Amino acid sequence: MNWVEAIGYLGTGLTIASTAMSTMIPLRVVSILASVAVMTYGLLTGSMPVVLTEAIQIPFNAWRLYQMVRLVRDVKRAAGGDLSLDWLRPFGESRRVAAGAVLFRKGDPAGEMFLIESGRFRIEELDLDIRPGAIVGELGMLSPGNLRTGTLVCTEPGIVLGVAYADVKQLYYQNPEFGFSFLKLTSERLFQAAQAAPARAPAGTDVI
Ligand SMILES: Nc1ncnc2c1ncn2[C@@H]1O[C@@H]2COP(=O)(O)O[C@H]2[C@H]1O
Repeated sequence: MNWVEAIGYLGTGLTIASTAMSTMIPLRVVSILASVAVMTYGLLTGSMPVVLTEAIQIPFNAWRLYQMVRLVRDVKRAAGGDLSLDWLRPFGESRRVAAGAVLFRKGDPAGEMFLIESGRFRIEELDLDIRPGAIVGELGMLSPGNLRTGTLVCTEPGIVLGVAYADVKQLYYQNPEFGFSFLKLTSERLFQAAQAAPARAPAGTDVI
């Protein structure tokens, strides 16, 4: 095997490796390296279709890589190193809400969660006040059929930041800090709901 073929095989190996990867940033980096190797091979062997294919792919992969790195950087910067959910801010859309407005009702299809920026809100079924800084509407992403588990009403006018579940999922998959915070928040609320639910066995009944 001469060195030109070696470059070609390197390109083949990197292309296969990138196809097998599931994490976006390493996948894009390896794809770009694969394209460079295959393109070099194409140039050295005079195969213009190969060169052209790879030359088109490199900018696409580079752009996606840039977007992903920027997303992770923004999240990290906003996170400031703690597990606060404030770092959702760069990904949301602010909305003004009037007192008495219902953001969603129990059973509605859910597509976004909210960071409460200001004002006061209430989850009717739980008789629970929601204050600025709180995250609400995240359980709809996990509930069967993506349905709301409660009704959110505005009790004092304020501003909410809506973050689409598609963005929440991207952040979840790409950023372990976010993923862990999200898991913690949702499990805490589910534990609370389980504790608040009436026990199935009547008092005094032995549970085997
Ligand atoms: N114990 C809790 N504390 C605060 N918020 C809660 C609690 N339980 C449920 N919620 C919120 O109520 C919301 C109702 O809509 P979701 O099911 O989308 O998401 C739910 C949670 O965000």
